[in-house]
Amino acid sequence: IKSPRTGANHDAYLMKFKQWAQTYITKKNAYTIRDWGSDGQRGVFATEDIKEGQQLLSLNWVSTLNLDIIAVEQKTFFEKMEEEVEGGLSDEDVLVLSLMMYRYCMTSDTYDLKAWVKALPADTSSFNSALYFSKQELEYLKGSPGFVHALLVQSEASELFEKLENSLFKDPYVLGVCKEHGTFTWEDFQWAHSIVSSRKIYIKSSEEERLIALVPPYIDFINHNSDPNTVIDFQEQSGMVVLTASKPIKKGEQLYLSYGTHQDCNSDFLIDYGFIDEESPKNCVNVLYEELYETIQDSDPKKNEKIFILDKVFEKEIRLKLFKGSLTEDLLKISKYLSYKQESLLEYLKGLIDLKLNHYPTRLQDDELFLLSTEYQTLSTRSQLAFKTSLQEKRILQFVKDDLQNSINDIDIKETAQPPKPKSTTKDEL
Ligand SMILES: C[S@@+](CC[C@H](N)C(=O)[O-])C[C@H]1O[C@@H](n2cnc3c(N)ncnc32)[C@H](O)[C@@H]1O
Repeated sequence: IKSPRTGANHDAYLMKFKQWAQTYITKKNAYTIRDWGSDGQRGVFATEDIKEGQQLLSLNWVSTLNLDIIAVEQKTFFEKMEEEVEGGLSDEDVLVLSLMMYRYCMTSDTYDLKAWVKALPADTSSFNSALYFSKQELEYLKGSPGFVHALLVQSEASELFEKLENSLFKDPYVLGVCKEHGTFTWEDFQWAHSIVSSRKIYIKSSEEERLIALVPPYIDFINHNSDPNTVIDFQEQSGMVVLTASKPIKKGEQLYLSYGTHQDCNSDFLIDYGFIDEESPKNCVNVLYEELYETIQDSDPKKNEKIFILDKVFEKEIRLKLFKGSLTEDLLKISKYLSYKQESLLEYLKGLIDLKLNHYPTRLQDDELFLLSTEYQTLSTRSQLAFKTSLQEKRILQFVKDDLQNSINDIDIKETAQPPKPKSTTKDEL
């Protein structure tokens, strides 16, 4: 693959990168990076039988893209980032900016990460994460909680870019280091943002309470499967990010990791990674704070208490989730409170599902037909992904709604089937 900007031969760099990565591979040649599917995607495949529990790759902390290594290798830039950006930058933002620096400005191949950076996908035409969605493509996500999420990611990114365009990117130090490349463009930023968003992992360190974001070279070429055959572990004492086979893997089979956290539904996958996992049994629909807030009536005497409870719940849970056939315990608990003294819990939840279904501009039945139409086939990949995400959410919501209706009917039948209470007879009747 030739880079359109530099004309660099990525395959040559990939070879170099593999040689470098080999020094960290415990069992040599157990796997390799190969093309996977269309769109220039690649994946990691076993080149021999791998045993369960076999350690596959052990990356030293300093060989991953993380804030510590940036603070050392890009010392001045790191300090400038801290100084010049008002309100500070998130870990992910620092990774994005430093990746731009590695790719466009630090031309020397002596940096460990350079071979990896040059092996990264450069053709952005197949990138489908949030920043690559046009307004028109996002229309197909309307009504989904993912729509709000995507808009938020887009507006935060463009705000940050504008801020940097007038500060950090104009800094004489940065202009000096990036002399050959020139000023950073939105396209440069978009690329780095998408790479970090789709290849980052989080690790827990006992020293810091929060999760730490990093991108682990080589491991970031492993694709996602909800039933993975490898796991990543951070061994804090030795500072190693270790990849281990969690199942036996046969020669020729692909290595898989499970991306994301338990918080992720397909709409989150789409926004961060640019794909959806249609096969996952864990597919879900996010329930947002605003949606639950909407169910609290102004006239409700318990309004303030309910809002207080909502605030408390959403302090620790970014979102609640609905799965096909199962209502999460958290949602049940909070729904029980929100339905308090108004109506039954089941009716409340059915109302909530209806509310969510009504957020979408089109109905499920029409979508099922559209999916089979030739018009659907003419849509861009991103529009199709957005459409499928919404459709899948509607299917889950309809399933849960039918389930709730059945439970409501069951209760009604039981109640009507109960023997009539013995009437107390009055003296007069006697
Ligand atoms: C960490 S990278 C994996 C390596 C990537 N395939 C490559 O060629 O560089 C994550 C990206 O791979 C793709 N990907 C990973 N798992 C996928 C899956 N199960 N289905 C579709 N695309 C997937 C998505 O484009 C995602 O943004």
